[in-house]
Amino acid sequence: MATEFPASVRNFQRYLQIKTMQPNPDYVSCVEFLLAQGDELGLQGKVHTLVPGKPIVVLTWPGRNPDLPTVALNSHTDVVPVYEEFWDHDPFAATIVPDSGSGEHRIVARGAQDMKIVGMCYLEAIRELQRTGVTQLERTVHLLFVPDEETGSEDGMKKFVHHEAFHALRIGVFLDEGISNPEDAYKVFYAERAPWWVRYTAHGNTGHGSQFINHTAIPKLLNVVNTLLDFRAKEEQRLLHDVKEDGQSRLRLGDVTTVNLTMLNCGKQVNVVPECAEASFDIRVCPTVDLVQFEAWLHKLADTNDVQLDIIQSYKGKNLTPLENNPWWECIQAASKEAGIALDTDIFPAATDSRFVRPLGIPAFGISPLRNTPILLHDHNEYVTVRSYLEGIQFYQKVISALGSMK
Ligand SMILES: CSCC[C@H](NC=O)C(=O)O
Ligand SMILES: [Zn+2]
Ligand SMILES: [Zn+2]
Repeated sequence: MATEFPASVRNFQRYLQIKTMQPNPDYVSCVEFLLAQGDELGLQGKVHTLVPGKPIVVLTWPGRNPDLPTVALNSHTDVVPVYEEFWDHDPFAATIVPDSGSGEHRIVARGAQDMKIVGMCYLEAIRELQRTGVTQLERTVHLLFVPDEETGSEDGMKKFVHHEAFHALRIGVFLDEGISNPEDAYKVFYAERAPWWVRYTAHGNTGHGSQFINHTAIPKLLNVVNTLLDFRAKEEQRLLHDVKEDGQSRLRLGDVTTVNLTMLNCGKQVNVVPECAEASFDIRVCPTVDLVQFEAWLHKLADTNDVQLDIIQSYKGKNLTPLENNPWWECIQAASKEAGIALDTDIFPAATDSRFVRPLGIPAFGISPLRNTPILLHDHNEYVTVRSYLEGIQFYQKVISALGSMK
């Protein structure tokens, strides 16, 4: 007999089936779906089109006391591309399959973890609160559904935070995505590493591949590459062997800087010495690093090796929400305790939209309601279990109601 799932699961499947895949996300169907969800819940729906084709949807649940700073529940609507041939199921069918051995079921889809589960849990938590008689909270709650996070948020949150409509939301606390945790706790991210994407370009003499030609592009570039890869190796060793200031806890990914050589370009033909060579790096800088000094080091590397540096993207803001004496954080902790879910605080290894919000002085917490779950964001066969989705709805019921009730 086929297993019956609650209506909230069907709703999640519908959201996952909307193909909001980069680089051509179907935002039209997505907006239509979200506004209909808002209507069902009696939320006020607004679409802000700062850039044509890049809609920002805000669904608002007005609070009893409109003067209080509000609770913002953020999620991005886009998902990353797939290598469809490596998937066991259509990534946009949201197929439900048995989870081997556990008696659970998996919902398989691109975006299941990153991060449609989060947006959907917000909506279903509000539905559940209303069903149990909570018609209004003290504080206004805004659900933000934003585009283009996966490509750097240029036409999404990065612009929205400078827009009048964002300031009009008067946000007191901001919840955003985290990452699933293979262990038995929800990860809570209070800070993030800074994404620095850089490209080094070397030029040099060219000529026949049979000669000893000096001052060519590739050796210059290799000096830079080797220096950055040495730095990478040292950081990796620190991660593997060092401990935190307390002398005990192991370092985690967020505590070190990672460097990945992600693109190499050069050469036209095997017997022609190339005039130009390029190497691009994805660097994620630990929040305790002095970014002014770090940038100076990147430039020095270019100058001493006679190569050019292009900073494709850099981040210099203060991307950290202090947890000490933070009433929002205390409230989240109390609500999680009530839900029976342990929290594990950490520094986010990649980047989320919170990096545009924290520098404005708004406390932001990155949480995905996924524990005992492998990390499959951006991977093949991304899935969440039905059980974690339903647990997430319960978790957000507690958290939304607690944050929304703070006096
Ligand atoms: C730094 S802009 C790109 C943002 C992207 N976010 C999720 O994967 C990331 O690579 O971290
Ligand atoms: Zn994401
Ligand atoms: Zn992502």
